[in-house]
Amino acid sequence: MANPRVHEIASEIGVDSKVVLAKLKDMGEFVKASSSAVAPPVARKVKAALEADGVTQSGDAQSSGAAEKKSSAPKPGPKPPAKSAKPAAETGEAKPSSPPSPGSTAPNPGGTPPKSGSSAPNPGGTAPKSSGSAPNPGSEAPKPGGSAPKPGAAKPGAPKPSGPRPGNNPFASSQGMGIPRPPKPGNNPFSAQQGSRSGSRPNPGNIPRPAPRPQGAGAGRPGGPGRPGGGGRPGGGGGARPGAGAGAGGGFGAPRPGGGFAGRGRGGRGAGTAGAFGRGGSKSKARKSKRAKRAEFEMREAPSLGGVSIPRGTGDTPVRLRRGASLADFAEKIDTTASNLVTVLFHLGEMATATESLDEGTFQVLGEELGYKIQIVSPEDEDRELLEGFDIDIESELEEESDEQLQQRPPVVTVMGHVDHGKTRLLDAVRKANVGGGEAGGITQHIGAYQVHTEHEGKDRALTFIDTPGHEAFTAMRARGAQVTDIAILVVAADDGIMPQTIEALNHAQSAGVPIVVAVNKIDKEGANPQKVRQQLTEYNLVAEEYGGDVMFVDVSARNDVGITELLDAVLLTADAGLDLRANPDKDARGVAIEARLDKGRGSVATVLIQSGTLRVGDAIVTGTAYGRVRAMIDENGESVSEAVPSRPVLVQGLSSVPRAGDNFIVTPDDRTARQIAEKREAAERNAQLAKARKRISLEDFTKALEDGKVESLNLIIKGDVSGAVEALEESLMKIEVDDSVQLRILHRGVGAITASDIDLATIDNAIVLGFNVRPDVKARERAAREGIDIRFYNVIYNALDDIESSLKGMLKPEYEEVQSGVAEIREVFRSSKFGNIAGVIVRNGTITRNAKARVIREGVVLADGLAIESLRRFKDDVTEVKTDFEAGIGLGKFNDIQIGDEIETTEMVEKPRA
Ligand SMILES: Nc1nc2c(ncn2[C@@H]2O[C@H](COP(=O)(O)OP(=O)(O)OP(=O)(O)O)[C@@H](O)[C@H]2O)c(=O)[nH]1
Repeated sequence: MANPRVHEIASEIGVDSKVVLAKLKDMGEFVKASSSAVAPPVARKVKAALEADGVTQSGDAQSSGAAEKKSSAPKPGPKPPAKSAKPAAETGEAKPSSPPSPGSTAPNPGGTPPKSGSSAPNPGGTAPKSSGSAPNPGSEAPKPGGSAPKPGAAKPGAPKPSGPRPGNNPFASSQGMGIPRPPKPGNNPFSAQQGSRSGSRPNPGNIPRPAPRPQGAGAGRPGGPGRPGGGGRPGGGGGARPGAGAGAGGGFGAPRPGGGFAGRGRGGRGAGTAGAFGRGGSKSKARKSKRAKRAEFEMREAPSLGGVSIPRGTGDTPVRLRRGASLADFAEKIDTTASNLVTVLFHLGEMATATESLDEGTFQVLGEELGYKIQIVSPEDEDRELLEGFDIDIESELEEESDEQLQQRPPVVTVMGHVDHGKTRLLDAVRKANVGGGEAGGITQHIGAYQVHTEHEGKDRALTFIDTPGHEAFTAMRARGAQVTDIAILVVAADDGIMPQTIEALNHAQSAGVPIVVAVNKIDKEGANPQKVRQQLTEYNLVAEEYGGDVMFVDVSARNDVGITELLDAVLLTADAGLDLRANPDKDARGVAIEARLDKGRGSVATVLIQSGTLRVGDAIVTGTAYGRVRAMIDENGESVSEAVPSRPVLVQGLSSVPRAGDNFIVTPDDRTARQIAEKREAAERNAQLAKARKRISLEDFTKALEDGKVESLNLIIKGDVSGAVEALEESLMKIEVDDSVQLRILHRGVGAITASDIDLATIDNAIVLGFNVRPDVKARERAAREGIDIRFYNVIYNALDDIESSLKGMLKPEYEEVQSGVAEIREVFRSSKFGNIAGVIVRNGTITRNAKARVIREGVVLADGLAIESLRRFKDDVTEVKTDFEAGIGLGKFNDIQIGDEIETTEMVEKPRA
């Protein structure tokens, strides 16, 4: 099923989209808009939740939704709502040369942002001051709650705004970065609504619009210079002001539809006025306006950080992100833009692009700053959710199975124990003891697991043995979320007793909650002391039955096939006593891949262990990121089988690639689903890897890691082909002269290929691996790629020294010099009482970077130095840099003495290369 959209869900259950959106938000699922799609499980959840809430076709929801909608559509004719009875505030921006028809008002498709009170007067808008070159400039100040509006000079007698004015905010992302041209309404450098080509701008004063109730001075000044200022801008979040509207041809902004008024006084809406700094194009206006309104609403809601405003959480507002998510993903959940988050993160000292995968730590920092509790979805949950997206919910499937559906299945057994205690030999002995199997040739194929039969208490019983002995395989599978083992046989050689890996194995089994049967092996050997083994193991909570415990110990000789049947009996007794080994065979198969390889003739072959359901030839399956159709199945006897029931291991042919041991496998309704699941998993894995890879350290970024305090020393692991080379390299490395602030640590050195355990060590200790004439083995290479470990290969010692030395030198306190990074010419000055003057510039040279140090130069003389670029915007967006020939708006903080023609030069401190 395709992902349903919010509005589809809404109409399905007969409520307004907003209700669904709000519920989703409550559930921690931040969905942007009613057109956003949500995953089917989320859709189900929200439907269920709403139904549980008893929300049905609620009049409230409906009507408010309708109102919302209406407000976003252009309305004909003035129709001031109740609120409009408020005292006249400011005049709106009037757009000239528009026909006096109400219909000409720019529609305000964005509608009023929720909560903001559509008819609220322009918050905080400062009335524009006319600048010399801009006789009719718009007001600049922008933010709600900003400074009190001042009546514009061009509007004598206009009533003081009774409240803040919407829009007109140089910083509001709702507003395009535009350099206003002189006689222009809404002189807002950042207004998206304003084109900068003044020539084509309509004269605000000319806009005749129907004012619903022209009251207040200045209203109805036909042909007058209309109030500059963004009062009437669509981006303004509802600037309809009663009384502000001009009478016929009034120069004041008429109420705008979006502002809660029906009248649309806004005439020429700047069609074709898309200017260098503004976006006046008519076509996209509707959309822009909507976005603008939303952004402005957010702005009111949220304090600004780094010049951008982002909806804040309460501190524990949950946001669930998958591993390897990007800022864009986060932004979507909290209803902001990725570029805003990029800016905030930048202010927190981290650089990242919108789509780059970030690690959990980075999200935690960002989340904390913004008041969100970031929950990174675990791989298991992620996969569960992924499958739920395809209507596959293994857990509830299992829960719903009734006793009648469940049938007994054989226990799955893993053999563990210390090296050389006889695990392999014991598995062979069990295979040979397969008396009940009845197959002619007996077990002939190694497929990773096999099933044997034995007579137990007069009945033929089967047992499945995993043919890869040892707890490592067991744990590796567990690490992948697969628990296949029901019972562990702990092999202890009677002549050797408890050894380190015996303890390890029993710990692993116990931590997985798997019952243990102890096989005391090699009892045929001289010096064998089975009782001692029993005694020793009591210390590890494995108390033999004869000692009053509940663990079965069986003395065996794998070599002489002694005690094997007894061992199988003990396993079955233990299983029957404590485990409910039942499964439903009558459904699509679910299981785990326990071994897989690429076979020259047969392609990918994987042994899967069926855990429930029945697998049949022809089934569409997916296991991990491999998918396909079961072309053929072979059992451990080399026989073709057409179906496999629970606890049955079979070798499956037909997968697209080789899965990993421990990957879950499922039968899907069709091939397409299998492929889609595999592809989604692959993408999820890639993301997770990217996130990890970013975390690790490389020689290049070592300096930064050190500065950030992420590492304190350069940790190295050296592997070489001969011990002489390794020693020589280590010695020379230790001789590199570095100052006290930097440490070089050789964590490990050795001869031979770079192994997976070298990579593990590097992973744990953030080390870099140096290979001198050696390469990593396949496993190590794979792991290094996965963990993002930097491996360097050398065949000349000098080169290795050189690299390390340069990296270490980077760690030494760098020397900096000042270089000019960009020059911009001021083409306009926009005044804002709240933010000071904003320079509308064109970058003439280099790049202007946010946070760079700046100086202002007038006629070749440095007027001020050491200023900070406190805001840098292009159109409505905050940006981190603006390149040559692009226009931008620059805020220099408190420094306001700027004029047209001045230059802003930025400088950067650049590290001087060491001699
Ligand atoms: N005398 C005697 N020797 C045995 C017995 N079981 C295993 N051995 C021998 O012990 C040695 C190790 O046996 P394996 O089965 O390879 O032991 P393992 O635990 O699988 O060893 P690794 O695979 O290295 O962990 C072999 O030489 C076996 O022949 C037994 O019951 N009696």
